[in-house]
Amino acid sequence: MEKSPLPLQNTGRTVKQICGKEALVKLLRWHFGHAEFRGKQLEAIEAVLSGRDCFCLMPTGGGKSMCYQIPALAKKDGFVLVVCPLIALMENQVVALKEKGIAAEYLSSTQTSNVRNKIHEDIGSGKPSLRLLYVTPELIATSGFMSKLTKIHDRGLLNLIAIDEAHCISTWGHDFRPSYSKLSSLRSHLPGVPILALTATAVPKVQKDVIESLCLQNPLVLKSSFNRPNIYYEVRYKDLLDDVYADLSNLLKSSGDVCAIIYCLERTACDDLSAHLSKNGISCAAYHAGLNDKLRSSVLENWISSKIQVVVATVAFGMGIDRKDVRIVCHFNIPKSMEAFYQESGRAGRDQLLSRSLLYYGIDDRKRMEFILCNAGCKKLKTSNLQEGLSKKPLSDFHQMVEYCEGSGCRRKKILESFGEQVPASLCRKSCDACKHPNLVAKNLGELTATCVGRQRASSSRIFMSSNCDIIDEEKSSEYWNRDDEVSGSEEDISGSDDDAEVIKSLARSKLPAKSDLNEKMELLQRAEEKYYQNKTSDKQVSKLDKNAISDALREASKQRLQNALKQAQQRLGNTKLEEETSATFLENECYSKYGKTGKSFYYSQVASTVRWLSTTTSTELANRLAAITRSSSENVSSKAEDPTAPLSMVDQGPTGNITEDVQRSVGSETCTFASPMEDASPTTGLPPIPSFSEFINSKMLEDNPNRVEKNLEKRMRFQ
Ligand SMILES: Nc1ncnc2c1ncn2[C@@H]1O[C@H](COP(=O)(O)OP(=O)(O)OP(=O)(O)O)[C@@H](O)[C@H]1O
Ligand SMILES: [Mg+2]
Repeated sequence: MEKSPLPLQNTGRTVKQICGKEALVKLLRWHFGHAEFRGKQLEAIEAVLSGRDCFCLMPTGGGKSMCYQIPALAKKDGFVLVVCPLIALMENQVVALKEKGIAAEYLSSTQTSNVRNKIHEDIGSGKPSLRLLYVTPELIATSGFMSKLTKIHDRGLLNLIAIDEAHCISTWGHDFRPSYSKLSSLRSHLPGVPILALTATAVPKVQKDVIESLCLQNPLVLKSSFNRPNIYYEVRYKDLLDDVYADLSNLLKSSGDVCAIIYCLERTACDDLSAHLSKNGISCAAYHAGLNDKLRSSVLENWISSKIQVVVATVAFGMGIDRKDVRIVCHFNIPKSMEAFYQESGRAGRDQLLSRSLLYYGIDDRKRMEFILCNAGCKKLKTSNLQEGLSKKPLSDFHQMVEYCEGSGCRRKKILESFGEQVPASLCRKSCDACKHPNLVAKNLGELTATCVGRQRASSSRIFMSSNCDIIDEEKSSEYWNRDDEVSGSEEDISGSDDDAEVIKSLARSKLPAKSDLNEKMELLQRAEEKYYQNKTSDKQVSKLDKNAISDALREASKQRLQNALKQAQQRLGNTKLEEETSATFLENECYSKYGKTGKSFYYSQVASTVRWLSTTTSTELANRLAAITRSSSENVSSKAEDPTAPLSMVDQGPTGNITEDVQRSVGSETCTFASPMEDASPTTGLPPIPSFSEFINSKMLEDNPNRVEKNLEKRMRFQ
């Protein structure tokens, strides 16, 4: 519904009159229903309306959008261009503005060409009706769009360029997006148009980077305090809790049916935790990049409309999500930096009401994150000519986060100091655990140190903060091991972006007919696979295979993981009594005998799936599955339970529904008559071997085209 324009937009007014405080407040009340401007909003608005560049640093939920939305309404002709990193973010804002009767649109590849053409027509018309146009940084980089903008600018119709989430332009920021670096050309192409850079997370280095990269001229720099007085900060120590899942369940239950976001590092952890919480009667769902688009949208919709209250998500969830009544943001794993933590925890209490940030800190989590960041840093250093300082930055940023957890001082003060704000401890007013319960926090930290020292002695691995990649022992330090796919999975989640989605969607829309596209991809994969076999005997390949081998330490860690899961299952089920260690050994043997020879990835996946199954299984299912222990010990007195390659046929495998089983189902159901590369590696396993990609494709095509399959087989024979 189009709202009638305010009388102040009549022609003949001077810029001064339009910028007057009274008139701007009127706009705020008329269009948005807010009584007054908040913080530095008015200063930012007045600056850009007078034609000055502005760098605006405001906390999450501080109301940055208003700083460009009001100027868009204050000028009679022309529009404001807003650059946004995420399509979802643009969509949300445009929908909200349209609901208020404000003419706003966004341009993205997700729209139909019809819609896009209409927008292009409007902005090229000489008298655009649009007030705000949201675009992606990728679109700005295209010469076609830039020349269109130049024409609009020549007619004096481009009033302001707003760069939202401007920290994405800086490689020093926690959320660097390469596409943002293309925005540097805006100033030279569109001289004289004021630029407004907005961010919630800018450490001084990032701020300097943003100002320089965008070529801001004598900008008005506005900084609001990062303090979020309505958020209570707390850290709980996983290593001191009997059951972290139960602790979180109890907290959610005792808080009532409140809206919450729980962040986990990995997708499997989201699934596990969500299943567990659901079982405990908590209305929740998992959200991560591993779910299909449809499922993700429905989780998001259900959460926004309060059909579900708790989302268990990777960091892919959040930017631009404007649910104001989030009462709890919980980090189930330590985040990668204070900036990330601040932004994620800042999603609580956007309505300014009392809310809570809770972080579960665990020593294993810390080591895992150190490993990920270290690995990513080393990889970047190898593959690019990045300065060494920059490659180590993620690790030093992370250690600020460790200090937040391992220190006994005021949490709020630590957050603010990390952004360069010096504040007295009294500012907190007992709204963090360290200020409210100093003795308890000190006691917990003492116990944590003692636990760590004990574990250090036991494993003779280093426990406390480290800044050196070399000390992270991939396999001994935690259950996180060097799986390339897992590392990259985590990284992807850490910087989840719609940039990738854009590329994928444009690929999907490519003119190539679907079928020939698929054939082409299959050919490509087959060629890649053939190359793999060609190189199979080279030293490089051998060492790669070694790297994929499953060590004793890894198996031990898996057993431990299963034992913990069994312990939790026992607690959950109450009446079930089982011998945890024997059962864990049995379940681990099961995973190993099934996938031990095929490498870490499959093995790990099987362990993870068993853990997931344990978190939801019933007493009867558990008893049935473990009954095989008794069977196997009576059938095969001593050797088989110890034998990692023992056939699986004796075990009831129970429901798993994991990736490996999906692969097994899709490929293993075919009658495999080819010589599998796995076959010779696992002669004693009773399972059908997992065929290679080519084998699978060829078996699928066997009926259609037997000649082609023979040809492929011939090729394969040449390489073996
Ligand atoms: N002057 C105001 N008075 C009251 N509420 C306001 C005011 N300005 C903005 N808000 C409200 O504050 C909420 C947060 O605003 P906005 O989304 O612009 O914040 P943000 O600073 O962009 O946050 P983020 O960093 O999370 O993107 C919105 O619901 C908005 O309507
Ligand atoms: Mg915003």
